[in-house]
Amino acid sequence: MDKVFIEGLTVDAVIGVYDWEQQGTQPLILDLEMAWDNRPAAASDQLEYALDYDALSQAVIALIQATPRALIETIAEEVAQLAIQQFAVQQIRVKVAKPQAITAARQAAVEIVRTAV
Ligand SMILES: Nc1nc2c(c(=O)[nH]1)N=C([C@H](O)[C@@H](O)CO)CN2
Repeated sequence: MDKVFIEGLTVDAVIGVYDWEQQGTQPLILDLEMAWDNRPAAASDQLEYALDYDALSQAVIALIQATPRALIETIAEEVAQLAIQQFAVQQIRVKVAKPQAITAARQAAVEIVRTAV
């Protein structure tokens, strides 16, 4: 299957399990890898047959910024379900990285893979 990627999508979010984390925003960095048949879009040169990565990115940003959350796992799951339910993605790999999570590490991250049922 073909793929569509969104890499390094940086979103300022209220995220974290500690009280101080709920007082402000910090960046999350998302990498999305989505199964999509790119042949209809290529054959027609029409956006309507493509997985619109711009529209999907805007929807992901709006979703993340809509409400505070504790865990980056929650973000990953909700982003996967958004792509499947609102953009008809059949399979998605979502990685959510939190660069400010661990002082001594470049970042902490989770990754999930979800398939439409
Ligand atoms: N698996 C996870 N572990 C932790 C998370 C998380 O979202 N998933 N979050 C935290 C804290 O919010 C941390 O990032 C603060 O530095 C701890 N562990």
